[in-house]
Amino acid sequence: MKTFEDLWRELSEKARTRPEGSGTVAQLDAGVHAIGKKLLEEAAESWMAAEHESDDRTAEEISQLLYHAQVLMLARGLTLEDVYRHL
Ligand SMILES: N=c1c2ncn([C@@H]3O[C@H](COP(=O)(O)OP(=O)(O)OP(=O)(O)O)[C@@H](O)[C@H]3O)c2ncn1[C@@H]1O[C@H](COP(=O)(O)O)[C@@H](O)[C@H]1O
Repeated sequence: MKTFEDLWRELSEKARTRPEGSGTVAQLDAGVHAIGKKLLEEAAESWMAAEHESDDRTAEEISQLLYHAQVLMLARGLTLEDVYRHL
């Protein structure tokens, strides 16, 4: 099973190597404003799923929220340590 740190390593590598067809690369190219909108969308979908849908659907939406949070971190050049320092 993929962890938060596994995903981070994968996305960091995608950002570095920019493989053809990567949605992450496309998001990074779209910029912070577009990524922020996706993050908000996934936050809203997580909230709605938690109110009205199953545990599994809620977990799925939260996984997408975590993904977009990582893309935003990459877009700003932040590291996991930069964020973990505030936990
Ligand atoms: N975990 C994710 C992940 N979670 C969410 N998303 C993106 O977030 C979107 C959320 O989808 P929604 O359900 O909201 O559907 P949608 O609004 O119709 O999606 P879009 O039209 O906006 O694409 C998905 O379409 C993906 O683009 C993800 N994209 C990629 N990953 C993982 O990231 C890694 C790298 O992916 P690539 O860069 O695409 O190779 C792989 O391991 C992927 O599994």
